[in-house]
Amino acid sequence: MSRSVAQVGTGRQAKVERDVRTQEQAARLSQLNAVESGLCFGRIDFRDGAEHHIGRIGMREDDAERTPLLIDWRAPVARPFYLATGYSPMGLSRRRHLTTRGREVTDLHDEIMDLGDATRTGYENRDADEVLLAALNAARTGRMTDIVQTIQAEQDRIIRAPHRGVLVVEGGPGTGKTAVALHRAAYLLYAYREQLARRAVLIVGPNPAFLGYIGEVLPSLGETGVLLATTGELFPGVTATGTDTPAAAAVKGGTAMADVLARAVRDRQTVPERVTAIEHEDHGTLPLDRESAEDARAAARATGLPHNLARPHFAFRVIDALTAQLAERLGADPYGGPNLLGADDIAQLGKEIATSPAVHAAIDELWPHLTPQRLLADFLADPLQLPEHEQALVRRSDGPWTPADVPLLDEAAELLGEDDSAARAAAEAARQEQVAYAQGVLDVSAGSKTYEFEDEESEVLAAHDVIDAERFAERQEEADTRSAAERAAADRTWAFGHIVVDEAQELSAMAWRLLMRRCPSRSMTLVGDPAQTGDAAGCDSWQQILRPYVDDRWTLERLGVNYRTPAEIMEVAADVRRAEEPDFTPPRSVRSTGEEPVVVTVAQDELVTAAVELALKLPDTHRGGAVSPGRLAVIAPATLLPRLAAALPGASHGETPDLTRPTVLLTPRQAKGLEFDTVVVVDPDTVRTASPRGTNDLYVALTRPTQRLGVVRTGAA
Ligand SMILES: Nc1ncnc2c1ncn2[C@@H]1O[C@H](COP(=O)(O)OP(=O)(O)OP(=O)(O)O)[C@@H](O)[C@H]1O
Repeated sequence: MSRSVAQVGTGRQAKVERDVRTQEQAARLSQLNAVESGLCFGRIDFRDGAEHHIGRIGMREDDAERTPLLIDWRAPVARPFYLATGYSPMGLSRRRHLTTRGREVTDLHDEIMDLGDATRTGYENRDADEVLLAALNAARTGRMTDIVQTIQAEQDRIIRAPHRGVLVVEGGPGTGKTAVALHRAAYLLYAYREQLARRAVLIVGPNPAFLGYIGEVLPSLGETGVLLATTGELFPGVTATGTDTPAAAAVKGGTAMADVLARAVRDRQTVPERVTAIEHEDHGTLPLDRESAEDARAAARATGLPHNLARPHFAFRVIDALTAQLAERLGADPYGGPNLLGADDIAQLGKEIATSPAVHAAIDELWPHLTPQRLLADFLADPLQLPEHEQALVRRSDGPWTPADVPLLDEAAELLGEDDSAARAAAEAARQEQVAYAQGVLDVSAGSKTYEFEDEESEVLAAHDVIDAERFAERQEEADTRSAAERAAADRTWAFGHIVVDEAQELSAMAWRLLMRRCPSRSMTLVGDPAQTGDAAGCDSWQQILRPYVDDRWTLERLGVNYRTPAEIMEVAADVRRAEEPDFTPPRSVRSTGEEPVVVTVAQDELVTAAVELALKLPDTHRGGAVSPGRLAVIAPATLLPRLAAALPGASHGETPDLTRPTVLLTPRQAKGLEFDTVVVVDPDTVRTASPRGTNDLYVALTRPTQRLGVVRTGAA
């Protein structure tokens, strides 16, 4: 049956269909462009003769049977590509890794899985480890790449874990936590597309530079329905460009802030000391006494509504009290009889009070309408609700918002609530209009039935058979040109289908409250390493983070192999931790390069010169196997960065450094989550002693290289 509803559509209906089709095709085109590099990277041959090519996305032949051409790596049938071993071949006779450049195959690696199979291709006797090692040794580009060709079995299990509930992935530096988290997001979007495409997936990272670093992985896997953000970016309309001292951030991030802000809101619900005199435009002075105001406040609070939504309750009570009082005065019978005013007169008085600007001003004074920004700015200017020793740490009367303010704004928004009745009425009107339009489209579809589908036996279902106007309107809403991720970014109350948090150990208790609000389903993947916690407001244990939200209903998975840092470097890094924790065992490095880290000891005033010298020399030692020197990072305490920047003019540095440049200057905190072929760590002793979690910062800095490490330290003069 080649006829379709589209052929008889009206202009309007045809336009809807054309728009939808255009959008689908544009999305498909950009997906195809994004996955082109390394599109097909493997092949699995089964003993029964079946053969599948594995790729970044699934593709089918353009024939009548839609014969599969390329199997999506996430499909169940592709799993043996990642899990089969000689011991447990999962039905495979051969596994092939293909390496490509553009559209050209540049290398093949065949692994024989069935020793009884005598067929040979000439590409055997090499195994998957060789492909893995080539990937690990490749020069870095300043952008994370996907690992879809070489996902290891322990990683595969985590990537494909069911999407419900909270999954915590813990592992030392370089164990692939970020890589696994991103591939898991791609997997979930594939396996639960219906649920997740509508609700979008949120990926939270520690800073914008890190998000830039990981930003190309998901598109290269064909997935774009994802929002990448720091917690500082999750309050629409606010750009947090300020910075806090670590001590201020720790106060702002602490659990106690939820109560502190709740108290700050209550403190804005006031009553007059004794009595407040309202000068009514027509009726003279209306005294509002403390007791009436207290009654109104108690009634408004008893509603349990957020501040701004409870405000009308307060206002009505006050207006009632003033009306009763005025009626008493105006209608009093001079001879002591009952009040002379009738119900209509009293209603009229009530109206005059309710519309009086003076009354409104008085209500506003006692119970002001507040925005989150107003409340927080007022609180920070005079943080009376905090213990005295903390007040000075956070006090601020102007300046830009900081990332630590954002969870507080979110908390304030919850406490205040938004009187969005006008916005909701407008949205409902728009929805009704869409339903009416959708009904029109469906009527056309139904009308066409008489001559289109005269064959009563036809199994073709037209739109009107399967969908009603309400749902059709919803579909059209989905065809809103913005993606779910874009809509989510603009909506503070959006509930994401899944949230992935990278470097999860860094988030403060208040940031967790914000994230949990964005994920009522608690479908989350949290990855991190408490041994790398740098932020003073960061958490020490998963238990502590999660108990308030899911109690002990969460699953922990551990990754134990370090794919980034060679064994020689890991030993040096582990020693730093052992100074505090003698039993510390680092993750096992998957490779060693035979290259020991270079440690230079100089006098304090020679630190910069020695660091620059090492930075210029070290990348040229190529023994690690990288064909080009790749990327270099000089990681130093913030105080040394200006001098280092002056001595290394080509280096990128600052708030959001360009990681694709050959040389980058970073503080240890900025280096979190990143990696470079060569790293020079300057003045480790200062890094270690600069903050309470300085050892963690130094550990992070030392575990960033994929090939070479240099350390420039001060020695006794
Ligand atoms: N299966 C794999 N195949 C190829 N490369 C891998 C694999 N697993 C991890 N890697 C590489 O190892 C490096 C470290 O991975 P990743 O950054 O995800 O580790 P991490 O655990 O998040 O580290 P950290 O905690 O130090 O930030 C990356 O270059 C990543 O691509």
